[in-house]
Amino acid sequence: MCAQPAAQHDHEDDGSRTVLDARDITRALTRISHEILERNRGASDLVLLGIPSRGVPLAERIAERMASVEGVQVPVGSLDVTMYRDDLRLKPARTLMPTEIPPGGIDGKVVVLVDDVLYSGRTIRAALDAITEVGRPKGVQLAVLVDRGHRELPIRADFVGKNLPTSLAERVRVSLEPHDGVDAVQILETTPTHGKEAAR
Ligand SMILES: O=P(O)(O)OC[C@H]1O[C@H](OP(=O)(O)OP(=O)(O)O)[C@H](O)[C@@H]1O
Ligand SMILES: O=c1cc[nH]c(=O)[nH]1
Repeated sequence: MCAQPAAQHDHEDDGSRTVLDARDITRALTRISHEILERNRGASDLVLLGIPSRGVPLAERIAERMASVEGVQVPVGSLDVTMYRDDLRLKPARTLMPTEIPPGGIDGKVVVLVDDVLYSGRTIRAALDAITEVGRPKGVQLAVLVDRGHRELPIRADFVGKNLPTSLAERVRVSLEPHDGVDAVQILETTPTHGKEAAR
């Protein structure tokens, strides 16, 4: 059998650097799925809530892998955090995205929040507020594809696809099928002089 070629971590025309390709992402999601099942001793009581936009397809992919491992369909929903953000007045208006809670709700369940990138932690802080409007889970855990560091709040992920040390002058771009036509995680340089807020 031929060895698979290693992921190409090339510089693209737009100056971005690919750090995870489609196979890397698949492997990371498979590992995260196993870790969630192991931590929770199976899939009962679990609800996956993806944070739009790219957290939702990631949650769906994790649920697909759990179904193939455990033979159980873990409920998947989406949680829009827009109205709970602490920077609503500081940034351009954001489009509201759907919040769709699975029919069984989240009361007494373990909610696993799923997002693509963990950075300052402010999105997840907002998500914890948004959850309180929906129900009272017995626990909340966090799965992210990429943790790029630079936390501003005491928030950490329970399940991480890839820890990616970055500078404040960089931006992590996650592309996912079918949203973006490709699966990739890339690092882009932004203007260093504009600091953290401009890099987001
Ligand atoms: O930890 P934080 O500093 O909050 O950053 C992480 C968030 O930033 C991105 O969302 P973004 O607001 O760029 O919108 P998007 O989901 O449309 O990409 C990303 O999808 C995370 O949700
Ligand atoms: O680099 C970053 C920071 C926040 N959100 C992203 O999607 N990328």
